[in-house]
Amino acid sequence: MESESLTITVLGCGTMGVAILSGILSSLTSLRSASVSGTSTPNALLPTRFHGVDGTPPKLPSRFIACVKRPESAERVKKAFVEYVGVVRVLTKGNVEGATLGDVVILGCKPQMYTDILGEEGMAEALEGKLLVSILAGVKIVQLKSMVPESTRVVRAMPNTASKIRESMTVISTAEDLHPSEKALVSWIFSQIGKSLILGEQHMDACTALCGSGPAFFALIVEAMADGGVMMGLPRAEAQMMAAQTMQGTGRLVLSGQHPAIIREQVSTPAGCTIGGLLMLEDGKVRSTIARAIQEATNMAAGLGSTKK
Ligand SMILES: NC(=O)C1=CN([C@@H]2O[C@H](COP(=O)(O)OP(=O)(O)OC[C@H]3O[C@@H](n4cnc5c(N)ncnc54)[C@H](OP(=O)(O)O)[C@@H]3O)[C@@H](O)[C@H]2O)C=CC1
Ligand SMILES: O=C(O)[C@@H]1CCC=N1
Repeated sequence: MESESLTITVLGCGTMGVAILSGILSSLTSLRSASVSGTSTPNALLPTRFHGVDGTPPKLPSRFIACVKRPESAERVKKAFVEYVGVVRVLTKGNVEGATLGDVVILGCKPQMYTDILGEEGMAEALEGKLLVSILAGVKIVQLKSMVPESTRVVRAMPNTASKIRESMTVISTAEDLHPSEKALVSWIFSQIGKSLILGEQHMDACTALCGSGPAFFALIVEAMADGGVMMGLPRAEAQMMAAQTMQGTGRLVLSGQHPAIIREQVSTPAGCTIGGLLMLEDGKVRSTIARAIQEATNMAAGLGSTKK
């Protein structure tokens, strides 16, 4: 009998795999809480009534398999999902078993490892007819397709570490027409862990720099702003919170439709302090430095698909 729910397997469940699964599990827990009065039950994650309306896939995931290479990593992953015993299974050196049991397989290893994993004996059979979602930087759909059976549909996605708190920005790219239910499923997965949009694969390296690497760049800016506050006598923890919350607020203003240039002008009172700070940033070429960082990261992302280790 066909199963009522889906299994998601992550081949290479490290930082990103854990972040993505954590986000999905927390979303399912909220869905479940919303559909059942009373408290949520993590071991029975699916909402009690789920009809697959409004573009939502008819089947949701309720079982997860995390595959890693080393036993110490398996312990780390088990610890991360200690609340979800019976829902998340962790396999060490069990990629083929994981792929066999999964309906959707997320490839989450380092870009340099994908040929080893997809080339494992039995992997092609395990992936027959399945949906493979790669989050690998720089590895093109055509490279992945050359290693899997024709019946495997391949999608690329570029999320970021904020998946863990369901605040990722994910760009999805697919080279072929997926079945509408698979499209809905891929969109559902990434919209549970933040915002998502679909773009052509030619943009994926730039999206890797902006979305994938983005948290590292913004973290550096938060640190620098906090350092400035500390330099002027603020306590470190408070300075960091002020920088992070101000960054979040500004991001939300932009997402609500305000143009960044308008935000900048509204804050800059004539002869005030903001214009003084802005001119220092422009003198330091911060704008072009940041834009060039995206250019550099994009170019480096493009080279990550080479299988040289
Ligand atoms: N980090 C980020 O912010 C982002 C990363 N990405 C992409 O996501 C991918 C993963 O990155 P990240 O999570 O940081 O990397 P990690 O190194 O944290 O995770 C990689 C995982 O792959 C596992 N692995 C390695 N070899 C095998 C194998 N033969 N079989 C099964 N598992 C294996 C590792 O297990 P073990 O520890 O046991 O070796 C580890 O758990 C990369 O391709 C990267 O380009 C995309 C967006 C953002
Ligand atoms: O730095 C990297 O290569 C990966 C891809 C995007 C974020 N981290």
